This record gives sequence, structure tokens and C-alpha cells, in this order.
Amino acid sequence: MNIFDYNNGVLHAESVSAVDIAAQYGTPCYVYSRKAFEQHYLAYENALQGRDHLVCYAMKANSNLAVLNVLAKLGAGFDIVSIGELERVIAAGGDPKKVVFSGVGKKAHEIRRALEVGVHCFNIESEAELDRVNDVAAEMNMQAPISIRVNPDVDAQTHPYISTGLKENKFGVDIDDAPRIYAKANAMSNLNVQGIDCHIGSQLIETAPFMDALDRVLALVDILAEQGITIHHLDLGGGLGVTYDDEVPPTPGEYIAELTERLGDRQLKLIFEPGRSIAANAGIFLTQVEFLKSNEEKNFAIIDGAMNDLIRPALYSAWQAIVPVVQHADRNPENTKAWDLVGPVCETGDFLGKDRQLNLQPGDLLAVKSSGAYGFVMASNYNSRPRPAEVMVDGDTSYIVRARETIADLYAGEQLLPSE
Ligand SMILES: Cc1ncc(COP(=O)(O)O)c(C=O)c1O
Ligand SMILES: N[C@@H](CCCC[NH3+])C(=O)O
Repeated sequence: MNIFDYNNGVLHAESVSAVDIAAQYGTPCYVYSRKAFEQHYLAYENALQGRDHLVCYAMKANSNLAVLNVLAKLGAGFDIVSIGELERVIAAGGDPKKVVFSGVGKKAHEIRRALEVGVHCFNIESEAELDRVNDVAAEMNMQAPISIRVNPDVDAQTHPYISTGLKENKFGVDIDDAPRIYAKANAMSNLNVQGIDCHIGSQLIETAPFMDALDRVLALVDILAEQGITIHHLDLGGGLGVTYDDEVPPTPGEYIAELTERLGDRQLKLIFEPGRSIAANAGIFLTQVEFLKSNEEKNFAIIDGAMNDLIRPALYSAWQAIVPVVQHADRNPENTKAWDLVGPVCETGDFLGKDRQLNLQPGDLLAVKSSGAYGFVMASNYNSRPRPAEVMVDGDTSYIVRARETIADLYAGEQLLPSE
């Protein structure tokens, strides 16, 4: 069956069967589609043709090396938030010169490494960070390219945990204070002011908050021009939402068309940092039903995937579609009932879905859709569970792109105290 949906509802049939993947690699596992990753990335590229631009995939969404490599081959840049992510870009064959470095807590050694490999820009998130980047660049006798992440105080109208552009959020500097901080940055001898950055939140399904943020940022560009500070690029972050259920977010094409119209004839290079809109609907999470049990109140299907593998439902009450991989036409439709799909972890919050109308039997394979973003990357070893395998489907072949962790991996690097 078709288990990958391209964004915006177009169904995509992969020729590799999920049943074969489960048999070959075991469950639970993540399965990605190369074609979907490529199409989602190219939707941005195509919308930006004819403009100076850089699409920096926000690799926090899915940092598997094979995924990064597929995007690097298309010329993608990357938005990183740690030096671990930078090293993954390099290991995957990505170009560090197309990297933007975001994040509120960059350590000196991370800044040093980023300068060494020549990242495109540091997205500075506080005045104190400005000083730190300037100091490290001075030690290295270099000029650090920077933009300042401003917090435009717009309500992204998304889940409070993934809203980032309000005064109450820890990200960026207050937009009203930005002219002063830019003046300071401009006077620092080892910084090179390049751009402005903002990212107001994730899973936005309307363009209005993006446009509000853009208007505020453009007003700042004008104020800075009056101060004699030229801004070369505008980094508008990521945040474009995807269809998990029945949401209809704008396509990258629609979003970028609306935005470029507002830009008029301004010659600013545009940078985007999409994560979810590239990765979410390019992946599924495959899990198997182990046991069924019911009481007067509830039907529980105990599955082999758990909150440690896919934490979004537990953490944000996120809803992701869960579908049977095989349609069993011979099953009595009267057996269809509402199931809570719960994992083996010892937490009440360990569920991937609740009250899902399904006709289940032990051994059934289920696909949790839209799991390509913030899935494996947020997996943990809680309850000493090995993290699942990651598999990439490429045409009619599937490849294991990260093996399931072994039990020995779980305690590698740990030590007992020396014996007396
Ligand atoms: C600075 C920054 N850029 C890009 C992203 C990617 O966001 P999304 O996955 O919603 O596109 C995030 C995460 O919200 C972020 O914090
Ligand atoms: N992890 C979140 C998104 C975080 C966005 C990163 N700033 C999610 O799964 O929805």
C-alpha cells in the first residue's frame, strides 16, 4: 500500500513493500523515501529560481547521514545548532560554506570549529554571544560573518512548545533593541554583519504570521540602512507546517510567492531553514502489534514502538495518522473498534495514538505516518531500549542507513568504579 504522502496530499507509491522492509530489518524502524525528501527540497528550490537564495535544511528534524547526503547532492545548505550537527554535514559530504549556525548557547569550541571550516553565517541570539563570537574570531585573526536573530514578537499560533517568536520565548533579541545591538556588532572589529534572521515557530499553517514577521524585519532593514548598516541577506527561518491530519498548509511555492511580492524590488538574498516541511512526510515509523487487551473502558493494542522511539505524541499530544500496512479484507468489520496504541515503556504517557478506529490482530504491522521529522532524532534509550533502525527506500530498493542499536551499544562507554 501507499504509505508515504507527498506534502499537500499527492499520494506516492513506493515500489518497495513495507511488509518486506519489516521482515528484512525488523520492527520498530523508521522508513524514509529518498524521492519524497528530494521533492520536498526541490519545492523550495523551484520557488526561489531567479533569486539569490540558499535553502538551509534544518537538520535537527532528521540528521541521518543518508538524508543529509541526498540533500547535499541537490546543493542544499544546512541550518545547524551544534558542532555535532556540523560534523554530520561534513561527514555526509555537505558544504560547510552553506551552513548557518543557529542556537542560543554556542560554546567557544563550537564557534572555533565553525570558523575553521568557514560557515556561511552565525545566527547570533544574544548580546553576550556577540562578544563571544567576536573574541573567538579575534583569537583566530578572522572575521566572523553574522546575522542577528530578532524576535519580532508575533504569535505563530502554534503549539506553545514550538512557538519561538514571542517575547516570552528564549530565542533571539528583542526587535526593538536590535538597532542598538547591530550598531554594537558593526563596530566590533572581528565581526562582519551580513544579515538578519528570524524564526517564529514551527508547524505554521497560515502565512499571516510569517508576513507579519517579514514586515517587522523589513522595517528594521530600513532603520539599519539609515544607521549606515547594509543588510545583505534575510534569513526567514523554517516553520512551514505539514499535513498530519486535515491541515492544509501553504506550499513552499505559495508561501514564497506571497513573501517575494512583499519584498518588491529589494535585492536581498533569501535564506530559509525548513525542517519539518522537507522531512515529516518523507518518513514513516513502522511498528508491530504485540498483544491486545481490553477492559470495560479501553482497548489497548500493545505495540513494539514506544515513546522512546517517537516522542511527539507524549511530548506535545501530537496527532499522527496510524494506518495498517496491509488491508485485511477478510476481517469481520464488526471487529473494528477504538484502540489506544501503547508501547512497552513504563509510563502512562507512552502512547503513539489514542482512540484509533482499527481492526487489529496481534502481529499486524502499522505505519505511523509523517514521522520523518522529529522522529528518530528525538529518540532515546529510556528503559534501556535500543534505538530503532533507519531504512531509506530509493526506487525499488531499500537500504539500511542506520542499524538498530545493539544491547551492547546501550552500555558502551560506561565504567564500573575501580575495585578497592
Ligand atoms: C532556528 C530554527 N530554524 C529552523 C527550524 C526548523 O523549523 P521547522 O522544522 O518547523 O521548519 C527551527 C525549529 O523550529 C529553528 O529553531
Ligand atoms: N520537535 C518539535 C519541533 C521543534 C522545532 C525546533 N525548534 C516537533 O516535533 O514538533
